[in-house]
Amino acid sequence: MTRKVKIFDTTLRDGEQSPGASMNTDEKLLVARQLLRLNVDVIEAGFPISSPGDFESVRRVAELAGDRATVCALTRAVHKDIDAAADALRYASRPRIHTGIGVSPSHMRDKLRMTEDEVVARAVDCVSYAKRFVEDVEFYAEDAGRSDFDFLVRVIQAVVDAGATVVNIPDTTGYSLPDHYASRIKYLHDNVRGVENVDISVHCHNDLGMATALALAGVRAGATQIECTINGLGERAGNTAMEEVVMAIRMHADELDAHTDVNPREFVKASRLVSSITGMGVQANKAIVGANAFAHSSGIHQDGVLKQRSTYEIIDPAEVGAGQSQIILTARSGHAALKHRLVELGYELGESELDKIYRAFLDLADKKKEVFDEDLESLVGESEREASALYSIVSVQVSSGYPLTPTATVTLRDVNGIETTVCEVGVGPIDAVFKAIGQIVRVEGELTEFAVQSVTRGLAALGEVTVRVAGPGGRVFAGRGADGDIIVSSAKAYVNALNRLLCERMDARAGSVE
Ligand SMILES: CC(=O)SCCNC(=O)CCNC(=O)[C@H](O)C(C)(C)COP(=O)(O)OP(=O)(O)OC[C@H]1O[C@@H](n2cnc3c(N)ncnc32)[C@H](O)[C@@H]1OP(=O)(O)O
Ligand SMILES: CC(C)C(=O)C(=O)O
Ligand SMILES: [Mg+2]
Repeated sequence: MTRKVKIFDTTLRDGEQSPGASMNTDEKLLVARQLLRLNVDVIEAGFPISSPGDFESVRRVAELAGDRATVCALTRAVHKDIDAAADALRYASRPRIHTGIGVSPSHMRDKLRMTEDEVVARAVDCVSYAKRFVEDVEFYAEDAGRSDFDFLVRVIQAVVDAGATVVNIPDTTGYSLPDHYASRIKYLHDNVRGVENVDISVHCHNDLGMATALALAGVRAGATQIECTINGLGERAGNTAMEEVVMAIRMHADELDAHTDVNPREFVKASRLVSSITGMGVQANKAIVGANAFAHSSGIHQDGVLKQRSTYEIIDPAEVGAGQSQIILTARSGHAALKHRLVELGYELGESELDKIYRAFLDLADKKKEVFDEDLESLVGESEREASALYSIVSVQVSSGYPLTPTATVTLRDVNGIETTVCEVGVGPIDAVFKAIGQIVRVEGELTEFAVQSVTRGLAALGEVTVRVAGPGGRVFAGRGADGDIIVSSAKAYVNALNRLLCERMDARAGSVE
């Protein structure tokens, strides 16, 4: 059995410290509910001295969690902060006070204006004071990532002796390199007496984009608790993202000799909830929970994933609540992806038909970013209409505008391969196109309806035109056409309707000869 690493979530505290991410009590409760579903070990619910609202949030989260998770409140190494935390946690089943002080030369000299001896004394005092209220006291050595190794040992030894149950070694400024951070954790392991009886916690920031790597390096070096947030929210560039660190541990459990009790199936839900509450969007290429984390848009990858998902995915998206791998059809897609989607839509096409649709698909995909199912259905419909056509379009050209007279030049090819070109003017460009087509096809019929609609989203979407033409006996023939250019869609729709009318007349004549 691998060793358990506890997951300490600080979305509601460090996460909420992100500019623009503040949450009110009701919102914090919604997030806390989701953290309970994730089965985290500790929820850091806030900083009670900081405001009446945060005090109330900690109190309500503690009430909500009951004995399902430890609920933690942050303080400075200041008695009144600890009093407020103890008060907010009064009804918690599993309360923890998280207190601490800066230990780097920069924090001691420039921020606290205290000597090393004063900092050690204050650290011991705050842990001892917090112990009067709760058994579980976590001590944070702020800016430990930039502290002197031996001074850090001195502080941590002092707080372990004072009864701290957890020692948090934050890389507050995200300064460390992973191996250096790991050597710091190991140094504490090797030099602090009794440290094996407490949890060593890693709390890393992402200023150099390494918050997850730092936390994992800490775990490798013996840390038994990871502090993290949903979506990696947190001060400045954020904290270690829970979804990243938990999945990395799952994938490398044996090598890291570690596991967590978190339920990864709740990750995507948690990510969306936090993002919608805080208004902080998740970048599409974010690991595990980003919109593109399991999406493939290039042909070689799509072909691989369709043959065997694991060729390009290390995680089953269902495992993190992300549904299925997505195949996004773009101009970079190949035959395999197109065929797969067409089969899913119910079209079993032969090789040459598929080739034909693929060429039309590429033309469209070059014009728009993504080709959707509705686009594909239109492309297939278009191809089927063309296959049964008596007349097919060779070219359509229009000139229109103010003060030009709308003019259309249309070339059609008949079943014998003969091409005819006609130029016409009209009230508008579509009228001119329809008149030119009428001149070539020469069949009696009256246009009774014309409708255009966008097949999918975006300016580059296919426009689909439907027309209705009443034949001599009053029978109505519908025609459809789809193209990125609605004038071309209109021409296709009109020719389609006239082809159907012609077919019907030819069938009728054949019937009367019999
Ligand atoms: C790395 C972290 O994420 S730490 C957590 C950061 N989170 C927050 O700061 C959010 C909540 N903070 C607040 O609401 C307020 O800053 C409060 C209530 C904590 C303090 O407010 P104020 O009393 O007005 O102090 P202010 O914020 O201006 O300055 C902080 C003071 O705390 C001191 N201080 C900072 N950290 C600590 C500490 N861990 N232990 C003891 N004193 C500390 C500073 O040196 C400064 O003291 P000074 O006024 O004597 O110079
Ligand atoms: C308060 C502490 C744990 C912190 O957030 C940090 O040092 O980054
Ligand atoms: Mg922090």
